[in-house]
Amino acid sequence: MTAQLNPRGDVAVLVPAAGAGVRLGPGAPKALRLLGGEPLLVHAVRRIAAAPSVHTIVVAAPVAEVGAVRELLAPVAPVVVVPGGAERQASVAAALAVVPPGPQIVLVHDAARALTPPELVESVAAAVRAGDDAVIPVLPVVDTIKEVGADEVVLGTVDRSVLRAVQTPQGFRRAVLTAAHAATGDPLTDDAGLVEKQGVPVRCVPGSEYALKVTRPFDLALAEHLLATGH
Ligand SMILES: Nc1ccn([C@@H]2O[C@H](COP(=O)(O)OP(=O)(O)OP(=O)(O)O)[C@@H](O)[C@H]2O)c(=O)n1
Ligand SMILES: C[C@](O)(CO)[C@H](O)COP(=O)(O)O
Repeated sequence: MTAQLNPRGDVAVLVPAAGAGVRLGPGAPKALRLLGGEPLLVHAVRRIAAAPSVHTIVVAAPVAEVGAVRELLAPVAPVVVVPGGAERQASVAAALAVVPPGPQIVLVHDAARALTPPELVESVAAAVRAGDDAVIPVLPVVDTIKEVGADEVVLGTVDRSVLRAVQTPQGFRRAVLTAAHAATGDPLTDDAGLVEKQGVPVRCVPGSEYALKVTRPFDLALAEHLLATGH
């Protein structure tokens, strides 16, 4: 299948895919591990490319796999592939650096969230288009959360009503994300964190259970089930 991206679209999607997948266990870099016989990255890019607003996709691949990832994705969608970095933040920065002129909305989306529906890509982009500088999809926290000391003794129970589990795609006005990545500081685990440090408000929108991040073996088993049942 060749997905033709929309030349009139206003959204560039950066796909950090250069992680090792240490928590998944020994094997290929995580984005290249198989889910239903295809790499996680293929599933992720196929769903991004199905979102009508998407103009450009840039993938940050493991350094040793850049050529292989280009070949892998050529039949899936037109993508730009760059070498990733040692940290997720560096991979995102490398992808952001090659976004062509045009799209003024930039989404950052983990390859590891392989089954994310195109509708979530569109809803995050729509929230940025409607006026928010930074938008993140979130889910409520469903477990009781404890703060625990170094000795594994509970220090207290956290008020979960003010907590949210954060997903991707995270969406930004392009200039806001560019400025946040240009600022120096320790690497953070998500791009909204960088934007928060700039004092920019970050809006939460509803996430999706299907945007789960494949992190541990159980997540991969769950994703296999979801894929087999039509997601
Ligand atoms: N240096 C890195 C590290 C992570 N990522 C990407 O960032 C996303 C979220 O990271 P995570 O799911 O935590 O992946 P890993 O870093 O590979 O996981 P682990 O910590 O278990 O190694 C993934 O799509 C991953 O490929 C990346 O592009 N470059
Ligand atoms: C960006 C992210 O997916 C939001 O939940 C997450 O922080 C990335 O995970 P990592 O393990 O920190 O790379």
